Amino acid sequence: MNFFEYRNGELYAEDISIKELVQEFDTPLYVYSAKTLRRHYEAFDSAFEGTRHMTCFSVKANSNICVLKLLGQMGAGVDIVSGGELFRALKAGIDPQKIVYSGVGKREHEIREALLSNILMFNVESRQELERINQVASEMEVQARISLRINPDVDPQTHPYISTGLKKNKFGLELEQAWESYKLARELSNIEPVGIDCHIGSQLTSVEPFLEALERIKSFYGRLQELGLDIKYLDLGGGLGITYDQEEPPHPAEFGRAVKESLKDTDLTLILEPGRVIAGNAGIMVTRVLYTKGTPSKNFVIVDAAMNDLMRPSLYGSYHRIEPVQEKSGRLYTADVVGPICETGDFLAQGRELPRLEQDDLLAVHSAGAYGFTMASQYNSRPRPAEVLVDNDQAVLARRREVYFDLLQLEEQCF
Ligand SMILES: Cc1ncc(COP(=O)(O)O)c(C=O)c1O
Ligand SMILES: N[C@@H](CCCC[NH3+])C(=O)O
Repeated sequence: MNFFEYRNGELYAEDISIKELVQEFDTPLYVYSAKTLRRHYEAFDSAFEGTRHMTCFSVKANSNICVLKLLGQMGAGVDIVSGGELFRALKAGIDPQKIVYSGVGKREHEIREALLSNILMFNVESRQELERINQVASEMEVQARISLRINPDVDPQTHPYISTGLKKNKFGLELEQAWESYKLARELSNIEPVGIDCHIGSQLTSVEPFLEALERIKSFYGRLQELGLDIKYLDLGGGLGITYDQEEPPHPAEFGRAVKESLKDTDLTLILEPGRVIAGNAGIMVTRVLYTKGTPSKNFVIVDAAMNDLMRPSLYGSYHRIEPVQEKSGRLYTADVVGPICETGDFLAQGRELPRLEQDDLLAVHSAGAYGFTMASQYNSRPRPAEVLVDNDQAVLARRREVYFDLLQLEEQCF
């Protein structure tokens, strides 16, 4: 459920018409709904009521500082994967004791920054990383709290690029290696093993893979008791899917019930790292039709947003619902919606049934609130779009549109 809806044939974000937003902020434009973000956060977090837990929003899904502040004010922690995300989270006022740090390639300075900020814990993904964290922590004369990320070898049944818990993936530690690493962690002077972690993939549309992973984690946790470690946290990662097209992922309440049931005999504090399920359907990208052209084999709708603005269709072949901002009736026809970038892979939709579109029509590309702007680039020297956050009848510019000057800002005049 989100707050993008038609009123008298015109698309609104909460109480503001998209047309009005475009008049003020132009296109391409990311529009987020604050009410939807709050609702999604609340729905997710309340699904775990009755059990000790922490909902740590995954910053990579949407790292706009206004979004992070909004969620932080609701009590959210965050899952980060870089020093840059740590910087954003702290600037947004997130309590460091609600920050968990995942990712296979943490650099030394990033580890130091996280230790300086006294984050809750690192989710460690290799033995060498564990040793590196110990070394940095001992130089700083502090203790580093850690979880080891287990790779449980469970198929999340999602796109291969976003499966992370299969043994062929680069993420986490296989069970026997994890066992050895926990033994090492116990010996390392500046490491305090406090948790166990896994994240098996993204856009999961059923609870079964999560439950399968939990079973493996639980039995491993049982074994860990032998080592006498004081494990307090179980981090289940993120991954709950959303509806882009016809998918019917479980409601967070159903997901929460199943997870709570699976963990009812343990005394662990649960950590969750949702990204997409909170932000995905809380945002749209608005684009304008530049030209339409029919060729003998295909129809093209050429719009002013491209793969640099929303990369998911090009990268994963992902489906994003596309609708005219002003409702249109009449016969549908089939077209590819493409951007101005010089790549055949630059499309927002292929073979899509659409009403007849004309130059200057505005289109809403739905489900763009997660992994939309965060994956945007300046490819083809295209300044990145603006981001706007709507709350009832108020709109704030959450990130200004880039201008040409921004393209050259970091480059030197070499000659
Ligand atoms: C470690 C980790 N946690 C959380 C997430 C968030 O995933 P999602 O947006 O699917 O909830 C990701 C991304 O897949 C991740 O890699
Ligand atoms: N970027 C991906 C999700 C990857 C999640 C990161 N582990 C997407 O757009 O769906």
